[in-house]
Amino acid sequence: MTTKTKSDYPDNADQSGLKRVGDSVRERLAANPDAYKVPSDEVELYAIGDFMTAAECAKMMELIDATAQPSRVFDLDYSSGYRTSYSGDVDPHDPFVKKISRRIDDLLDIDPSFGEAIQGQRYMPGQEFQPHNDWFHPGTTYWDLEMGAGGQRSYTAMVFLNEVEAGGTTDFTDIGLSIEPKPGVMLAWNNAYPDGLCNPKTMHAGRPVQAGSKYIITKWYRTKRWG
Ligand SMILES: O=C(O)CCC(=O)C(=O)O
Ligand SMILES: [Fe+2]
Repeated sequence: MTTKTKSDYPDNADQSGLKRVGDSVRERLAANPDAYKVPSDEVELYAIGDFMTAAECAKMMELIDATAQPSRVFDLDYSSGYRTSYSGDVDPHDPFVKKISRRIDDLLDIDPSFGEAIQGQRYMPGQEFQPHNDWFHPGTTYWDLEMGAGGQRSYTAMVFLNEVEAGGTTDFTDIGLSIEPKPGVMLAWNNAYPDGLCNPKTMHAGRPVQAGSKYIITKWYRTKRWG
């Protein structure tokens, strides 16, 4: 795979919106002593410990289990082996889900309307999410649709809900960073460079779970009102 350079991403990738969100989150997290900036010159990535309590993690895992449907095996992502975890939206109207969702909005201080619905994911042994970028790629079939429905993905917030017996790390494959799941820990990263161009170095993967299971929630933010 060839690494794209900044010039491959013109302003139609939502540069000004991405810069705006990136600037504001940077300022917000710099003022938060609980936000640890993971050292990297390439990716703006933060870890926030104790973002959810053990009880909240347990409750969220129950909700993820409750939405898991075996029919997911027919998903395109699943059958291609690219993303073999179960994934699905937890009920956005559930008061508990709303509470967690607002807590993420508040921590990052991104306009709540920019946030997509929280997604739950569950990986069983052998399941993984292969290396990808969270942003939408220009030239794809979904590009026009997504650009008209909230714009590019700016920030990703992801929370580990449990301890994984073996495997299941989140690896930033281009910058050689491997993060072990720790319950209640949130990772948040800017999918763009500070200047607002999509950042290919944010390439990441959910590595195969080898033993036990792995539960996470993910919330992606756009550059304007989502939906
Ligand atoms: O499971 C992981 O560690 C990565 C998940 C992920 O990349 C995503 O939800 O976008
Ligand atoms: Fe991702």
